[in-house]
Amino acid sequence: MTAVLEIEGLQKTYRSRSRRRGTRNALDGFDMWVEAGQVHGFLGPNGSGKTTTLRTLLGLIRPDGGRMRLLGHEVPADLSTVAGQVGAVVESPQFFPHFTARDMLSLLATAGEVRSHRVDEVLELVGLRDRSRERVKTYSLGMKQRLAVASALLKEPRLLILDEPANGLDPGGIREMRSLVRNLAESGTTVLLSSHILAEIQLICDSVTIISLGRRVAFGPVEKVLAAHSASAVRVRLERVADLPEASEALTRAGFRVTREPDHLMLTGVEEAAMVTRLLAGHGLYVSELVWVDADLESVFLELTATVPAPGQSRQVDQSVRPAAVGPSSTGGWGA
Ligand SMILES: Nc1ncnc2c1ncn2[C@@H]1O[C@H](COP(=O)(O)OP(=O)(O)OP(=O)(O)O)[C@@H](O)[C@H]1O
Repeated sequence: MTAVLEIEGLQKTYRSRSRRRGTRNALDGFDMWVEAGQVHGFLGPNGSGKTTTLRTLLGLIRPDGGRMRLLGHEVPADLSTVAGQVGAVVESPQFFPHFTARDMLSLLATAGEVRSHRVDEVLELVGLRDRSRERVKTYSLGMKQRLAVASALLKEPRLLILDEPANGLDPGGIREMRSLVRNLAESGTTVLLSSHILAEIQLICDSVTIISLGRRVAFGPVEKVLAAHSASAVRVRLERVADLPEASEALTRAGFRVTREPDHLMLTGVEEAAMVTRLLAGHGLYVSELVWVDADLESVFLELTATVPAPGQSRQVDQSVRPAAVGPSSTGGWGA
């Protein structure tokens, strides 16, 4: 197994100029390992450190500690050696608004010593061929996003880093982005994808890293991460939908983690179904259906990062989980 990206113990602390706001540990010993040829999902709640990690990798900000390697080279020290083999779309890229997409890409191709023919290839790949002679300022959000991906593909990178690539894309565009990413992976490009659309990540990624408050909380092949955390998800329906709030309270008090949906409850932390039926019957609440369900990536994510919405509460941005440490659940690690 060859690692395309290796991060160990990455630290980044932002220091505010205002003394009152002090410092913020954005990355607190973060580890990551991405295997060659994979589509790897990078997931975490808002403010958990994803963009900080990507910006640090690309040499846009300096880390305070830890070790990073891209395509086998230490970064930031050797970044200039590998920069030509890494394409990235991180945050909203800026384009000259009065340029057409074709002119913009031609300019970038000339600057990057890329053959001019490649401009047509990438325009075709991202679906902008027929609109390429229009000015960028007339483009929709999704069209700008496609243009950004086209510019990252110009150099035929070995590693493509995409921060929220589905941002602004319509459903058809999301599907096209999915097949573009899969095709790239099949032709040998490794893709690192950060996204909040977890169903999408589950569909296209081979492996994932989940970050919470600057530390890794899970990593490995998608099916292993799901299997490791899916044992105890239970869907419960009651005879009377109106009883759901009371049932939710009783189960929460008994220590279950409960998510209230309009017509059922989802529970985790259940060892035996009888624990639930007995408890609810004790409150005069009768179960009409109890089903063990395979957790999807979204429910695993919500549980691992402790960001399940609680009824009546507004969760604050930094209210998520900071783990002590995570043992290797599958593949990965330095020298693995
Ligand atoms: N320039 C900065 N100065 C101070 N704090 C910062 C700065 N940039 C990021 N942070 C803080 O670092 C933490 C991590 O932010 P980061 O942008 O890496 O999160 P993220 O996982 O990319 O979030 P999102 O999903 O919302 O894009 C947050 O608490 C954020 O407020």
